[in-house]
Amino acid sequence: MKPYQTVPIAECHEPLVQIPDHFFKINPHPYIALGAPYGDQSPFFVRQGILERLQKSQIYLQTLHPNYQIAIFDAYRPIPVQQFMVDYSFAQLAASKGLPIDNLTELQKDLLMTEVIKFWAVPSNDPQMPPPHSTGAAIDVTLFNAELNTELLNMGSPIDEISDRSLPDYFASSSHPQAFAFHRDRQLLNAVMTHSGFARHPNEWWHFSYGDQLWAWISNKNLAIYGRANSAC
Ligand SMILES: C[C@@H](N)C(=O)N[C@H](C)C(=O)O
Ligand SMILES: [Zn+2]
Repeated sequence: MKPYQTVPIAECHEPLVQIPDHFFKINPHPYIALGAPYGDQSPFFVRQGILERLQKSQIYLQTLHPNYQIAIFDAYRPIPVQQFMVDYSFAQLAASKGLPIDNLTELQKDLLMTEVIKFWAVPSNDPQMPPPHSTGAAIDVTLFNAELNTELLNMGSPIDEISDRSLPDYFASSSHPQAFAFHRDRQLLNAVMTHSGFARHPNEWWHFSYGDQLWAWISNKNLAIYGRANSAC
């Protein structure tokens, strides 16, 4: 169990709403492309209050950089998708280390899973400890430069990479000009998201949330307001 999972939830019952098309949504959606089991649900839903905060962040970003947009990589994530992505990431990590997925020792499994859950939440079905994206209050985002049209900004590492490069301040102390730009753009993303109240995941430059257990824990609040979302979307 992670420390934030002990935060009590006072569910506020806001609906999940679709993220409108004027937002830049990364397509094809990466987990759908992998075959994740969404059924008739969509990743591009969030709670009503999260959409309002996203809009506020987008407006603020455009006062700083008129050509930039927040690019949405992922938002609502049903628990079967969380399970699928944890299993997928575990298999990918084993393969990247040359380990045979069907013939791992218990120790190897434990070590691999420890690395995976540094970045992925456990796909818990317990309503007291929902995975952050199952609440509709967490989003994975990056920056898009509309002037260059095809350009997602290079933030120094791809979203979901299981490595230290994903840590938000990984490039902070490098004097290399490209590393300086990576850190500057991660700081920009964090500034526009925290402007509307989101908090960033300690290990992931791209993951932000408001009102879920992780947000409450990071922000020293006693209560989360978003538990597992009612997935009738
Ligand atoms: C790994 C990333 N896509 C992510 O969303 N991580 C958080 C912690 C999660 O799984 O909820
Ligand atoms: Zn996330």
